[in-house]
Amino acid sequence: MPPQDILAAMTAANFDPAYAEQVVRERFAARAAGLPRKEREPYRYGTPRIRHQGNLIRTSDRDVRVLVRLDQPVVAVLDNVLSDEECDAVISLARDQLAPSATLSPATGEHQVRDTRTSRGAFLPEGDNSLLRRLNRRIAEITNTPVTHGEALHVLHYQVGAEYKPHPDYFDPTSPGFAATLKRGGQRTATLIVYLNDVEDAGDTVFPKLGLSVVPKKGAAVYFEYMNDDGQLDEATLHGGAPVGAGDKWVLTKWVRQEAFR
Ligand SMILES: O=C(O)CCC(=O)C(=O)O
Ligand SMILES: [Fe+2]
Repeated sequence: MPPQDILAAMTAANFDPAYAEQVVRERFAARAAGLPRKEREPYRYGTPRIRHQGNLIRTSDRDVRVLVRLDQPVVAVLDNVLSDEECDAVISLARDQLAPSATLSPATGEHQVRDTRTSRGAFLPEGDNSLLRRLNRRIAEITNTPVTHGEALHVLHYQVGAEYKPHPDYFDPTSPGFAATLKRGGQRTATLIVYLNDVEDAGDTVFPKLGLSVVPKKGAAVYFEYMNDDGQLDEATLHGGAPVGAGDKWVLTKWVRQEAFR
């Protein structure tokens, strides 16, 4: 039975559409096996790309502090990434532009609003905004990647109860729906999530395969990388934004691509 028919049958049988899609994707990803062998082997960890000297990452305009380092998978918790004023300014820039967050359908590539992601969000193209230009440069220096490889900064706002269920940030190369975005600069290789406010309760960034939970702190960030030089993708970086318990949560995300993002 082709994937589309299975999906339709499951949806007709009242399965949650996101769940149905996930099952079908996993089932067919295994069979697709169009991937070169080395990409199917266990992930090989090299030297983390993130650039630090001792406990600091020195960027051209700010010293960022490394609080936590994990090597396998590569995860780092950083502090002092943005100043309080910069956090507030980014929130003001995004506040009027927020729209319900969408995810890309792995089957069709369409944008879908689903209960797996209940935040509101906005991309912030740099244009001639000097704050965004400064932040893009700083983040490129932290992630040790060319500034052109970064997607536009993305702000997310979660109200009480809102969440982003665990997901990888890379695009499964065997899913037909991701082919178009993969043409725009190749695969995603790393993510930096900056917390723009202190959350009153919960709203952690969770890594279910690691039992790791990063508590939001204004100006701090979590970095993780999931593609190596062989093009392997690290499933251990599965992560999500846990439901906010009280207050609200603002984050600024930078997704870094393999090549220049267009
Ligand atoms: O809100 C969070 O803690 C996670 C956000 C996230 O996973 C993303 O922006 O890709
Ligand atoms: Fe994510």
